[in-house]
This record gives sequence, structure tokens and C-alpha cells, in this order.
Amino acid sequence: MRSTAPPAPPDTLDVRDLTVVYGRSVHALQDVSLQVPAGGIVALLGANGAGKSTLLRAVSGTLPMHGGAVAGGTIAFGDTPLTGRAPADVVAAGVVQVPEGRRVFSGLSVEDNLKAGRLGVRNRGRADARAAAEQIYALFPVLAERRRQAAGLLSGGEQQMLAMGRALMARPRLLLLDEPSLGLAPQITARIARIVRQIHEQGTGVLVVEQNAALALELADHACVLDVGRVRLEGPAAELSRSDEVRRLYLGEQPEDESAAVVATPRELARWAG
Ligand SMILES: Nc1ncnc2c1ncn2[C@@H]1O[C@H](COP(=O)(O)OP(=O)(O)OP(=O)(O)O)[C@@H](O)[C@H]1O
Repeated sequence: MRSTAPPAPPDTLDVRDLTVVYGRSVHALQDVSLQVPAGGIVALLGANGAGKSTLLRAVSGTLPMHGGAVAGGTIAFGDTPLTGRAPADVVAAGVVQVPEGRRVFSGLSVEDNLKAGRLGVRNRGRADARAAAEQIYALFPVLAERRRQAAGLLSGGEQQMLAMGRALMARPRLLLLDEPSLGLAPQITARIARIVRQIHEQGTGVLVVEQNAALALELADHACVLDVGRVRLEGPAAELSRSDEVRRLYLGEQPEDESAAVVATPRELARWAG
């Protein structure tokens, strides 16, 4: 059945029945299916340990670096199979990850960090690299101002921008973003969100993992909630942000009658009753 399924449309990420293990005993993902349509934004939500980073690692080919492996299912980008492929092959297929923790080369200049983003790119010349850099400087003017400065001197938000810029140097068709707002002040987070929207408007698809569910649901067209390695909920982001479960578990809202719900513990009630 699975092998005869039709290929995904061009530039669509198609994850089907994906199972991922770390070592012998940790089943981090179990039969997870998810699609990111060409140019769409999909948010991946879930509590700590739900499997969000694992899913991104499986797509970007970096699972083996973390001791993980795909134990079942398939990953494809359009008609290119990505299951178990090396990171460089995934980049060549047009899918590029911005790692969590905005890992930049702190001793290198901003400019050289951007150049490093071209390392996995095949068959495209210098003119294309220059054009990509100019587009990135237009998107992040602060990087242009600091192009000769060491990346380690940038603020946290600027380093996040540089990590995103470096990924964009490969001109991805799909960008994988792991926790872009982690540790950033709300104002900077809002700026990053605006840039993600711009990237999407320029035609690049985005799969974003985000602890900040409110931000993710505002950004995305579609969202998927993982719970202990399985898809618990999925649907249009606007619909999910209205769901009671999402509001309670991920947006930190209390049910309307919560204030009246628990006024005493059972033990207190028993004591008062005599
Ligand atoms: N390198 C690893 N080796 C062993 N187990 C791992 C490894 N990385 C993650 N896990 C386990 O896999 C499961 C999914 O973890 P993962 O990091 O993908 O979740 P997450 O949703 O991204 O969580 P967080 O928001 O905390 O990063 C967890 O049970 C985690 O302990």
C-alpha cells in the first residue's frame, strides 16, 4: 500500500507513518504523518519531549548525529525521497534547517557565516551566492550593517536572524525552523515572526517548531500537535486556536468555570462535614 502511494506534489513535504527510535528503547515518534504544502506554513506544537525536534531531525537527515534512526514510514519532498538521506542531500533537495539555539560560528564574521550557508549547495555559481546574500541583507538590514563583525558579538535576536539568513543562503524551498523565539524578548520575537511571514510571502514553505503556541498559531496556516510521539490534533491553525484542548494545554487559558471549580480539596470537605 505505502509503496504505491502517489508522490507528493512539487515542493510539498510529505511525512507518512514515520516512526523514529533512539537506541533500542526510546520510541520518539510513532506513525506520524504530516504534510507541508508548497509555500505553506505549518506549526508543530507539543509539550517538552513530544517529539518535535525529532521530526525536524528526521527530515533534515541529522538523526544519526543524535543516535536516532527512522524505524518505519517515509519522508519525501515532492518526488524526492528523503528517508534516511544525508543532510547534504536534503539541502540539495531544497530543504534546509535552522537549528535550535541559533548556532552561529561565533569567531567568524557575519559575512563568512552567510558564506558557510552555501557549503551544501551544488551546481550554482558565485553570482547566485551574491544575489542570495543581497536578498538576505535586504530582509535583515542589521546583518548588512554588521557584516564584518564577529557573529559572537551579535545579540541573541541578531544571532537568530543570522542563523536564519545562513539557512536562506542555500535558497531553500522549505525552511525548517526549530524554536525561533527561544530565549528572545517579545519585541524581538515579533520581529522574527514578521520576517518568517516575509520569507513565506516570497514563496518559501516553513515548518516551524515553537513552544510559544500563540505565536505559532498566529503565524501558521495549519498546525499539528504532537503528544508523546503521536499526532494528537491537527487542522487549520485558526480552528486549533479555538479548540478548548489547545487553549487549555498550549495557550495557558483556564476553562471559563475554573474559578468556581475547586474551592476545597476532598479532604477539606470531609473535615468540614465533620
Ligand atoms: N539524542 C537522544 N537520545 C535519546 N533519546 C532522545 C534523544 N533526543 C530526544 N530523545 C527522546 O525522544 C523524545 C522526543 O524528544 P524531542 O527532543 O524530539 O522532543 P521535543 O518535542 O522537541 O521536546 P523539547 O521541546 O523539550 O525539545 C523524548 O522522550 C526525548 O527524551
